[in-house]
Order: sequence, then C-alpha cells, then structure tokens
Amino acid sequence: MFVPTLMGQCTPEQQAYWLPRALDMQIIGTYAQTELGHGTFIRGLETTATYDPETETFVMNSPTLTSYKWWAGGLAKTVNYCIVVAQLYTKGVCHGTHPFIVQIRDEETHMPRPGVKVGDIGPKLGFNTADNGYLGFDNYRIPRDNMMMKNAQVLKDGTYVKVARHGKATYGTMVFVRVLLVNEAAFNLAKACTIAVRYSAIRRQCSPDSEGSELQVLDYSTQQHKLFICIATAHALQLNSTWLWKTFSDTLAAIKQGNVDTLPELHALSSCLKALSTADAASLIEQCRHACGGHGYMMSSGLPYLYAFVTATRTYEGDYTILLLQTARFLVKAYEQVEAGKPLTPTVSYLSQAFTGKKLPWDSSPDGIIRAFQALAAGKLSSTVKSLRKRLESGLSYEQAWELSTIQLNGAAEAHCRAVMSQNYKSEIERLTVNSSPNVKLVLQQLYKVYLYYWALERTGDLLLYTSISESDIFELQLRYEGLLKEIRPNAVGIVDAFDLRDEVLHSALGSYDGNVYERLMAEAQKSPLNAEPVNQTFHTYLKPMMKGKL
Ligand SMILES: CCCCC/C=C/C(=O)SCCNC(=O)CCNC(=O)[C@H](O)C(C)(C)COP(=O)(O)OP(=O)(O)OC[C@H]1O[C@@H](n2cnc3c(N)ncnc32)[C@H](O)[C@@H]1OP(=O)(O)O
Ligand SMILES: Cc1cc2nc3c(=O)[nH]c(=O)nc-3n(C[C@H](O)[C@H](O)[C@H](O)COP(=O)(O)OP(=O)(O)OC[C@H]3O[C@@H](n4cnc5c(N)ncnc54)[C@H](O)[C@@H]3O)c2cc1C
Repeated sequence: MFVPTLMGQCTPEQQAYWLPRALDMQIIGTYAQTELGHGTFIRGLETTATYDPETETFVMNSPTLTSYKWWAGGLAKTVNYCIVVAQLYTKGVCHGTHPFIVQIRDEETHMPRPGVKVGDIGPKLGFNTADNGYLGFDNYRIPRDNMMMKNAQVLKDGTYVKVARHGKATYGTMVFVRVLLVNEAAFNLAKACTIAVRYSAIRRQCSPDSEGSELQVLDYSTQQHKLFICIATAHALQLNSTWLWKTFSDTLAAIKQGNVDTLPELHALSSCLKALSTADAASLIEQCRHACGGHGYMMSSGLPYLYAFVTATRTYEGDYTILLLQTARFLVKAYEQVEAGKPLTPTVSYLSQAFTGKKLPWDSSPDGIIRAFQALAAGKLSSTVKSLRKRLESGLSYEQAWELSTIQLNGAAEAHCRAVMSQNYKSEIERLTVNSSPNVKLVLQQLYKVYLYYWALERTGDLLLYTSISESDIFELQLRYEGLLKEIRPNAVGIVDAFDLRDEVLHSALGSYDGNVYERLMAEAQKSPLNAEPVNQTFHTYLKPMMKGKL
C-alpha cells in the first residue's frame, strides 16, 4: 500500500523523489492509517500533524493511547518509512485527515528516530509472517514537503489549499486495494478447492453395501454440494475481479480527464464486491476444510493457513458491514433517481423494475434466475426505503432512521452485489468461450448454473416475496441442482487441475498433484520436534513424578 499511495497522493515532483527509492527498495514503507482506537471511522483518527511556519515543519503527535497507529503491516521491525494518516492542523484550524510520509527509523542503523515509539502488536490468528506494528509520536518533526500534496497543500506560510475536485481523493488507495482483494479472494479459494477436491478423489470412506469397496468421498452428493460451489465461486470471483479492474481503470482514466462522475459507482461496486468476495472466500475455504475431515485440520493440509489468511481480508481494507453500508448509500440515491425519472448508471439500471408493483414471473433459465436476483435486490431496496421513510415520518432524524434501518440496508446491498456478480459471471463466461470447444463451454456453463441454482436455493424466502416462484418450482430446482452435481463429478478433478496451481504454491500434503496423500502426511508428521527422541524429557520432569504421586 506504500507504493500505490505514493503514486496516488503525491505531486509529480514528490513522486520523482520518493518513487525510485521505494521501487528500488532503498526505503521500505507501509501504510499507517488505523489506530488503536479507530479503524473504520477515518474521520475519528486522533494522530495530529500541526504545521509550524517558523520551521516549515509538521509536528507529529499521538495525544492519547488510542491515537497510536496500530496494525500497519511491516511497521514493527521492517519498515524505515511509513505513510501516516493524521488530522492536519494549520493556523489553528483542523482540515481533516491527510497523508504524510514519515521516516521512523534511521536508514543506516535502523534505530527508531527520537520521538518515535514503535513495536510489534503481538501474535494474531494468522498473518504471523507479517510484523504488524504500533507507532506513536512525541513532538516528532517532519519537513513540510513530506505532506503528500497532490490533493491538498500547505504553503510555507501555513495557508491550506484544497486541490482535489472530489472530497474523498485521499481514500483512493483503499479503493485500489479493495479491487485487488477481489482477485486475492478468487486465487485463495481456487487453492482451497484444488486441495479439497483432489483429496476427496483420493480419500475413500465407507461402503454403502457390505461387500463393495469403500467409495471415494467425492462420490457423495453432500461432498459435491460442499465443494462444487467453491469451484464455481472461484471462477465467479476471478471473472468479477477482471471486470472490476477494468471499471477501476476506466474511472481512473476519467478522473485524470477531470471527470469524477463514475467515482461514486466505482466506490459502491468496489465496496460490495470486496465485502462479498472476501466473506464468500473465507466461509467457502472453511467449508473446504470441513470437507477434508481430520486431515483438513492439519497445518500440513494448507487449509488452516489459507483460512487464517483470508478471513482477515473480510476485515482489513474496510470491514464487511461498513462497506456494504457504503454500497447501500449509493443504492438509496439510485432509488431516488428512479423516482425522479432520472437515468441510472449501468449496474443499477434494473432498479426501475422495483416500481412495477408486480412480482416477476419465475423463469428457471440462467437468465431468468439472474433477472430474479435483480428483482429480489430491487424489492429489498424498495422495502428498505419504505422502512427508512416510515421512521423519518415518525419524527426521527435521517441519521437515526438510517441507523435503525441498517440491517435491511445491508441485506439490500448484499442482494445487489449478488445480482451484479451473477450477471458478470454468466456474461463473462459467454464472452470468453465464444471460440471454445463445446466440451469447455459445457463444463463452464455447468459451473455457472451451479452458482445460480445454489444461490437461488439459498434465497427461496426472498424469491417467494419478489417473484412468482412456487413450491413446485423450488422442488424442481432442487432436483435439477442435485442432478447437475452428478454431471460435474466426472470432470471435477480436471476442473481444479485447470487452475494450474503448482505443489509449491499449494503447500499441501492433501492437494499435491501426485495424490500421495498418506505418504506426505506421514512425512510431514516426522518433521514434528516431538519425534526427535523416543522419550521426551517431560516424562522425567512431570509425568513420572505425577505417576509416583510426587507432584
Ligand atoms: C494485500 C493488501 C494488504 C492490506 C492490509 C490492510 C490495510 C488496511 O486495512 S488500510 C486501512 C483500511 N481502512 C479502511 O478501509 C477504513 C474504512 N473506512 C472508510 O473507508 C471510511 O471511514 C467510510 C467510507 C466508512 C466513511 O468515511 P467518511 O469520511 O465518514 O464518509 P461518509 O460515509 O460520510 O461518506 C462521505 C462521502 O464520501 C464517499 N466515499 C467514502 N469513501 C469513499 C471512497 N473510498 N472513494 C470514493 N468515495 C468515497 C461516500 O460515498 C459519500 O459520498 P456521498 O454519499 O456522495 O456523500
Ligand atoms: C491482518 C490485518 C492487517 C491490517 N493491516 C493494516 C495496515 O497495513 N494499515 C492499516 O492502516 N490498517 C490495517 N489493518 C486494520 C484494518 O484496516 C481495520 O482493522 C479495519 O479497517 C476495521 O477497523 P477496526 O479494526 O477498527 O474495526 P471496528 O470498526 O471497530 O469494527 C468492530 C465492529 O464494529 C462494527 N462497526 C464499526 N462501525 C460501525 C458502524 N458505523 N455501523 C455499524 N457497525 C459498525 C464493525 O462492523 C465490526 O463488527 C489491518 C487489519 C488486519 C486484521
């Protein structure tokens, strides 16, 4: 995040000075925004940067314990510079949070600079290869030029000058990383389902009839139900990630031309896609672990590490709930635009059907299900807006009414995102397979149907509210879904092999290409330090005295 922020928040002159040093690893930096007391609420950050025109420096301070920077990756022992997000004060006025480049360690000795307190935050659920740290300042001075001045400046005399045309220019790095995290979710879920599907083809357990041989667990319908949605979701996330990256690039190009019109939609899309992709990936990676039984619980399976790594992405770079609420904010405005007869942006154009007042006729085709997801999203948003307005009419302020409606707002945002993801998934598959062989087309279509049927069956309650789906339609869809799993089974291993993930990348005794699961599990077990000697010294110091009643 250090380099993207230098690129996004520095003037050309500042980039010319800092970027070559950062890219050449002459300096190592991190992005220190979160504090002990605040992560979500950026406007509540307490670290201060107060401009002193006498010395043309900013004085950095951590006025409270909760103002200590907390979490930044590499901050504890690795980096010698960091980007600090602090409340900017000049001429006695606070201008809100701004980014500053701060040297925290000596470039030669790596000792912390005087006035800088830095350390490690301690062991975490995962990410323990990263030294996430804390950072406090005690009247620590940095040159005026170290304020990143692309979007705002402080002149030598302390005059504050706003440069950016849109209020949240300083939040740009977070949008960029959120876009990257959708791809990260796809990649890590692909690893987990490669491990779990390969292992499920090797693992044999139970024989339905006493004479027969034990079945591959991949032959069980319940195992297919656990795993094939993982494969389909890995594809869905990858294709949505590519689509979002293009949306991001197009928006960035427009902003460079001075046009910020598409930024709100990009913020809404990057928020909900980052939220859903990381949450789906984390829960489905855990589902892959469950599907591997006890061996899935071994560190040597690679699955615990993957889960610990990915579950963090649901929190960092914007907590799941917070980002869905950001998307909901955009959706409520879009709803009001429909009411006012104004044109809608492409990803919310389906909202006009919220005003038909009729249930969408159920159609179980892939396109019909996507339309049903859109109707569901439009319906949930419509009922959410009605709740919001009912509360406003009762005399509550907008903030109070909004807060009381946030559970429904989150549901509307999640439904919108599912509709967008489903639409993108199917249309990208169709675009990419135009010249593919019929077999490849068939398999990829089977997978996106798994995705659509799975989520339709997960949302039958909402579909009953907003479409004409009947009890028999639901029963028929369940049978069709179960039949589809059986159609995919023969290709399941080939499909995950197509992720083309090398053993060195999977780090898994269960998922290695050669399938020698049991030999690898035993080989990994031998690496345990407890196997270094036949009798551990704790026998003599604890067990034997205890058995002799001497403890
Ligand atoms: C592999 C990578 C490893 C990464 C390791 C992890 C790094 C980190 O975690 S870095 C720290 C990440 N922290 C966060 O993501 C904090 C999340 N919080 C926020 O983004 C903000 O506090 C907020 C968006 C939740 C609220 O910000 P606030 O200033 O209070 O703004 P409002 O909600 O009042 O909205 C005002 C206005 O601004 C628009 N907007 C907000 N954020 C953005 C954005 N990023 N880009 C564009 N526009 C944004 C928002 O839509 C509102 O617009 P209007 O509705 O038109 O007023
Ligand atoms: C592995 C890891 C690496 C990280 N790396 C960095 C880094 O490099 N740099 C950096 O600056 N930060 C980093 N972070 C911090 C991260 O950005 C924050 O943890 C994240 O933004 C969430 O903020 P928080 O921890 O304060 O949680 P909180 O915001 O306190 O969330 C706690 C709970 O409160 C809820 N909540 C909060 N506000 C609201 C609201 N308004 N409405 C409804 N519910 C609300 C949340 O949904 C959540 O359920 C990292 C975090 C992790 C886990």
